[in-house]
Amino acid sequence: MRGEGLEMSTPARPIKRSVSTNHDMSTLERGFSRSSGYADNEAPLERGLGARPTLERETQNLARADCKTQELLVNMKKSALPVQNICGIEKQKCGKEALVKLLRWHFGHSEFRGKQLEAIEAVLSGRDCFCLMPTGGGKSMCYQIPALAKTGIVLVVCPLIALMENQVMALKAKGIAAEYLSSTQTSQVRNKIHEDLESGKPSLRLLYVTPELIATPGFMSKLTKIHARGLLILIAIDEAHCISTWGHDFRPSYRKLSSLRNRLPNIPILALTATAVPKVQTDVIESLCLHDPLVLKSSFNRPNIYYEVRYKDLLDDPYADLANLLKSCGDVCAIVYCLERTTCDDVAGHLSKNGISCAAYHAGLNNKLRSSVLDDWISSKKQVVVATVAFGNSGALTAVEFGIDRKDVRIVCHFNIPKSMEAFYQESGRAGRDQLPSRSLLYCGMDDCKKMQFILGASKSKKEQSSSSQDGSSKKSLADFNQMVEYCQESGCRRKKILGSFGEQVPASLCKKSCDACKHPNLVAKYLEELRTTCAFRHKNQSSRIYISSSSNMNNEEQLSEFWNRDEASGSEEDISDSDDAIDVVRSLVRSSLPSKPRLNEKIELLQREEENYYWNKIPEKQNNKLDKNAISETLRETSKQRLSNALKQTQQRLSNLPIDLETSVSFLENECYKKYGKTGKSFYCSQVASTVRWLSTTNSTELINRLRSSTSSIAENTSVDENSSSTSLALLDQSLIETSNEKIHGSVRSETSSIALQSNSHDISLPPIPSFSEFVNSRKAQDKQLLMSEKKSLNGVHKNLVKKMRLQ
Ligand SMILES: Nc1ncnc2c1ncn2[C@@H]1O[C@H](COP(=O)(O)OP(=O)(O)OP(=O)(O)O)[C@@H](O)[C@H]1O
Ligand SMILES: [Mg+2]
Repeated sequence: MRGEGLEMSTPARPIKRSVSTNHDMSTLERGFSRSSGYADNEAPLERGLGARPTLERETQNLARADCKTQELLVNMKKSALPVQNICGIEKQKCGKEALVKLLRWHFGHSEFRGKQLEAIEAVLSGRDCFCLMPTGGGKSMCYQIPALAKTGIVLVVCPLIALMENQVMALKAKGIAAEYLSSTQTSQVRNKIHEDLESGKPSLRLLYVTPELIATPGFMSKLTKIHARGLLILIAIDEAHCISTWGHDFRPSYRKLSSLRNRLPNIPILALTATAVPKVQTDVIESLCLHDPLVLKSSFNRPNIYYEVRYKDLLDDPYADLANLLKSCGDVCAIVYCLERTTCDDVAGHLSKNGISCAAYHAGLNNKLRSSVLDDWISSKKQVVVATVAFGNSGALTAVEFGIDRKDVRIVCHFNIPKSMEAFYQESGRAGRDQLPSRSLLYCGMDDCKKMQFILGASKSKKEQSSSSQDGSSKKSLADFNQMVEYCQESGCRRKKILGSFGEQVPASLCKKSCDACKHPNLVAKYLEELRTTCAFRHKNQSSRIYISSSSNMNNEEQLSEFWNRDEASGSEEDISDSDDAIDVVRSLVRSSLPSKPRLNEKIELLQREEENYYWNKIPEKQNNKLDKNAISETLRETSKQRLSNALKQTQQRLSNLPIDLETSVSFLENECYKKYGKTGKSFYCSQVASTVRWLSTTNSTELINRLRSSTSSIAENTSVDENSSSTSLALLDQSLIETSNEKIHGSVRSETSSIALQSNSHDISLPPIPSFSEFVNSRKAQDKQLLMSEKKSLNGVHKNLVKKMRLQ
């Protein structure tokens, strides 16, 4: 009878198996010995060893199990939904055995990991809990199991919509009733969820929400009702470090969560994070008003990750180095993080050229393209995704947010130095969530360092003058970044440095040669020495050199915020205020919109001044040998053309195979870059190429045609070719716009590749509509002024209305 019951109860959900990885350890780092943090209690089933409890074994187990467990399993049989009280009597404590059964049954893991069980038992007994577990440690299980073990709903606060989507999808696939509420859903879906919540017997077990939604008056009143009916069993705050201004990903909306304790009393709160230094830990506990919480801290150590740093300044070509490394590792899944979109495009272009299946992913791409990149990466059609830092971390809530749930990421590469150790830990922690050997590789470049230090330092000195309240946080940003620089540029075990930054003191022997500094200490020492020499040389010769990506790199607010990664998305219809006080509302509106802009402008002005200095310092007599290195070689020009050609092909495809002559257009676009920055040097030229690549990824047919129109006419003039052929091209181009004809434009003109020839002709070529830095700044100032005026107007309106409302009350 019981056997039958189980037979019927075999869930239709897919059974989780470990993702097969077609790499072996040697391809990642020969000789790097794995010492798993979870090896002892790791589920054998997760390793694909076929040890998942079979129905037969489960039946035998059941026969041995006590009465309570039998009841539990029978309930699970019926359980898809509605909510069952699987722990028997409501108040009864769920025993360990029952919880393990749930884990095995629903998730296919044989045992709890680390401190999972302690956390689960604590919250089930009604106690608050602060849970610090490493990335990929299995924090989600700490609230997912309680949702299955008790009648009622677990509310999960999550910083990213995509992360919620991911988890909900995975839970649903296991037959567990989970939903998320966000502005991205249709009102139909939202209404259905609300109906369920308001019904006498909601079927939901887990409800994921954003921090913005949770305190909106409407939603809060729904929560209060559910709470009053005794249906709320737990509040889980994922990525809880976002509540702390000391955390690396402070989210103002998280601060609103401090009101939860009072509004929903007697409900245990579970705060979860992987990245919290001691100060942040205390801050989280205090901010969430946790009462006598059980504080569970696991080691931050990720023993399956091999840490390594490479020095861009000592490499001939960092792009080629990365491409070679990825190729040598075989067809493994990887993420490359960059600080800016242009770098993303650049890196992706290089890797593709080297035959690596990869794609860029950033806010500059349209939604369709972004989701297709993600789909391709998740389904292994693409091996590498090259993304801005907003990808997959809980940082800036931008349109590119994405919860990465691939366990088999083998390599995480930072092509630029991350902003802080916490960010680095979180991002590199995306590697090896399946606990298999994986690799973190960081490319450290002096220019990247200077650029970041300049930005952070500049904002610090301004803050010091104004002695604003943000002073501390900007100082901290610089200190955080410098800690990352030390990680790269000082000798000693990398793992020890990471753990030390989280207050965990460990002997270097813990590393077991699983970082480059422990494995190849002499080599690393040699590199560092070479780096110091190079640094000293450059310091002597180019003390004021600052790299600015390019004038058109920073063409909108979204991009700037992505670069500095500090701004939080605002203006959401679900933005909340935890106070109904009218003045507070006005204040928060003023705070959220006004101060950030002058800060941005300050930075831009400083960069502009540096750009001017840079030009001044580049007068010929001041040029030295080192600057010759900055000359643009023919090879570089050819490479750039190739990159532009790839980008243009993609654009062509995107624009329904717009008929253009590829070669002529590429030559023209490359000439534009060369014309603009040929004399200035390699860095600016490269940036301009990257900027054009980026422009191509978003431009529309009209813009492209307009830009290329000047190509056909100007090149025709300059090179004195047959006028007819040029005008024919132009005519075809226009016609193509009207008729969407498939005719090709046969531009008979080829641009000169010789730089000498180009220089002699360049004065005739019309410049592209890419604004200079000054133009960009001036246009921004005008925009900002306009914005400020309209904000003032609307704030006045809001204020007047509120004052009126208050008077009426
Ligand atoms: N007890 C367990 N045994 C084996 N695998 C587990 C166990 N608990 C969780 N896992 C697996 O570990 C992986 C990581 O889990 P999860 O996403 O919850 O980690 P996390 O701690 O939230 O990580 P992050 O900080 O990156 O968000 C998941 O694939 C999950 O299925
Ligand atoms: Mg998580």
